[in-house]
Amino acid sequence: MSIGNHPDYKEELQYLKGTINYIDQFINSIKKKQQESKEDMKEAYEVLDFLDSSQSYITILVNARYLDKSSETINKVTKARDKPYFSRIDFKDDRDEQPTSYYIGKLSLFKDDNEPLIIDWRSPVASLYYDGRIGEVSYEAEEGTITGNLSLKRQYTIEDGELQDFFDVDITTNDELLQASLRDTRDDKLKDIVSTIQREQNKIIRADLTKPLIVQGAAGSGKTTIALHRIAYLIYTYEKSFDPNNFMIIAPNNLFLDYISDVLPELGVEDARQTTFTDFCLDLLNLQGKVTVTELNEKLSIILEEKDVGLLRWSSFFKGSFKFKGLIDNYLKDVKENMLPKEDILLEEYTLMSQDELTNAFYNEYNYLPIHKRFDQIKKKLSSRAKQKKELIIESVKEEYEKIISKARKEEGSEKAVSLMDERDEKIERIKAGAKKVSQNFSKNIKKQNAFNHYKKILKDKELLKKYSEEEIEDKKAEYMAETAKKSFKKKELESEDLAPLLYLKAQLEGFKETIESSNVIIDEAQDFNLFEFYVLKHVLKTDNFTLLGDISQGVHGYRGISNWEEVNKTIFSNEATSLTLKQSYRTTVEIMELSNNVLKKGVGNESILAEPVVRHGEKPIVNVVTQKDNLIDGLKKKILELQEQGYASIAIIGKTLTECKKIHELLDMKDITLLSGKEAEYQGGVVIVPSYAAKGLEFDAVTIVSLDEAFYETELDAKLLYVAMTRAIHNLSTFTMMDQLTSYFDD
Ligand SMILES: Nc1ncnc2c1ncn2[C@@H]1O[C@H](COP(=O)(O)OP(=O)(O)OP(=O)(O)O)[C@@H](O)[C@H]1O
Repeated sequence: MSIGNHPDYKEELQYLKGTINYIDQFINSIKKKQQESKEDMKEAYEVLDFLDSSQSYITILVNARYLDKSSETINKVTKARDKPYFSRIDFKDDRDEQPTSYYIGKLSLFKDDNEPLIIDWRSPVASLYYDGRIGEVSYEAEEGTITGNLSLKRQYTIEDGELQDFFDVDITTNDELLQASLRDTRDDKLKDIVSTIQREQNKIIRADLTKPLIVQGAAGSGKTTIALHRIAYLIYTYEKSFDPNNFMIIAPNNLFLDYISDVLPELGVEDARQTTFTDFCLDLLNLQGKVTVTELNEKLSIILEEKDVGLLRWSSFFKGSFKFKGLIDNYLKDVKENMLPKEDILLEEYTLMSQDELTNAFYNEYNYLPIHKRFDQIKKKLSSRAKQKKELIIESVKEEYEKIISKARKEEGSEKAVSLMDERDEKIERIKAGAKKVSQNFSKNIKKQNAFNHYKKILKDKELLKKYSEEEIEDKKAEYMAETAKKSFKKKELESEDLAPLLYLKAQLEGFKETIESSNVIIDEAQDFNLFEFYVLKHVLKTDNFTLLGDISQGVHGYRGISNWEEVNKTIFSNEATSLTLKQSYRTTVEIMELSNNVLKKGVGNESILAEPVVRHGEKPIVNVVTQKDNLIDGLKKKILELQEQGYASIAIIGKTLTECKKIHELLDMKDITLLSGKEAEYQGGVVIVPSYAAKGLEFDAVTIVSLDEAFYETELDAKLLYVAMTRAIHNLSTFTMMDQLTSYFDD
């Protein structure tokens, strides 16, 4: 049916026109006020005396602020003008007589009589659009649970302010907007999905802010997208209590940050902090630009390309484990013991602070502070104690001498008395001088070393590693760790796994200059983190409000990280985290998802966490097997051209490792193909060649997986890498394999 024949067509058309008219009027009225404001400012400037803080000064400030704010509003509303809303719900609150129609968009707009014209997708009642089925429903609002009847869920296609189509969603019909959005081709950046958020996703976006949340989400289930929408939702909902700067998203690398950079501004969020774990640590450690860090992908390529990597895998795992934290804790125990003075602090022979009191201050009173700061506090305490006690001590010295001087005067004559008087005066002078210096002397004797030096000391010495480890470390393992550390430190290199222990040491020893405020932390690709990293983030940021999103099936860095979420919940959050799963995959077609799931089942096992595709069919993936490299390259060239002709905006050639990708790049020798290593700061779409591990998190309209010299074997790691590579494809997947690299993954 053409929408023109729909009984509601006129009403809908009118609503849209009315909304756009209102928006235009709204913008015009702001512009008018801005003009008045500018004139007021101009007048105020004319009479402004720069030395006084007169009314004109205040007028300028107030107007400047208004101009800034109102320009922001104009920008936001102008953006919304062409597509003011995407859906409508008709809901009758049980307390009302009549249903109300709510039009849902990216921002709220109220008419002069306070009636909503558009409501924000994040407002409580909008939850019904994502969650509610037609019929009796409820939603959570500030005043409690609201119950009522949902009689209509309608979706709109509006472009350039024109109503193109609308359709009603009920139990029987498909989500047309979702299907249309999944059919689209993508360019270089992730998009917002406000109009098509699904029920299971909505639950994550709106999950309780005050509890940690762990999300296991299949490949393409929207984890990254949901993470960003959750930030937008939390900022909107807790606008009064949270500063947007308090939200931090931690993503795997800068390429990834660039890839997601459009979503938050599109959702009206400008200020949330976005960083990588490496940058976060280097900033706090004050090591930015002073060391280089071997990133996870670089280590993974060594693991894939070199043979003897058992010890490398072991040490990466060990450094990320709680056992290593235990080793550091044991070491710190000794550091504390050695730093703490073993005697009373004296002023002359008078005790200013006994050793017991010192120990008590250090281990109990100031226990909440980092070690070095505890000594600073004790120093302050000593200084004020010396000031206080100095006079008392001097008084008692005087009294003591009074007696002996008068006795000496009587028994030994005045010469002796004078010499005792001199002795007394010297002693008093020494006490005065000593009181001034006692705290400084105390500090001088405390040998403070920074965290980095301590870390180097432990890591470079295999005997120390063995001594402080809770469990026995074999000699060859300790030796391996120490020798590699020596080499790395010499070159000013750190492994990614060094960052958490270093930060932990710094937190325990020195603390940080500024208070680090982040009350809500969202970690994407969380399966690549290890327990020590989660722990240190929680410890340093002093919050439990984490949202972790990841996919164990894509855990290609599993050798250094985690293998299940239960372990994380138990160890890091004392089982207090809410665990949610996203099973449905929105990215790819049924055909691609089925083949990818088979890879996981073959290489990882039947217990693998598999993705369920939404029903969207596409071309069957094509497996090309060739015997000559030349043929492979020729075939690949043709494929790229064919895909470009088909109109795909983003195309990826994925090889197993960077070395393989470099070779493919060289042999292809085609213009406008970019080789990505994962270290780049920007991703610009088009045709790229990228190693499997660096493609993680990204997506492309078409993916071609190439095995030239390197096959994907039936091991857990290779299966996961192949799975990651395959699930990057949105519409089209093909493979090119040399006959001798062929493995059984694609056998029917
Ligand atoms: N509700 C939705 N409506 C429309 N598109 C969606 C929806 N959910 C996810 N998508 C799309 O699916 C694709 C995958 O999303 P995203 O990259 O966030 O998934 P992911 O779980 O992080 O994937 P992966 O773990 O494989 O990297 C994106 O193109 C996203 O726009």
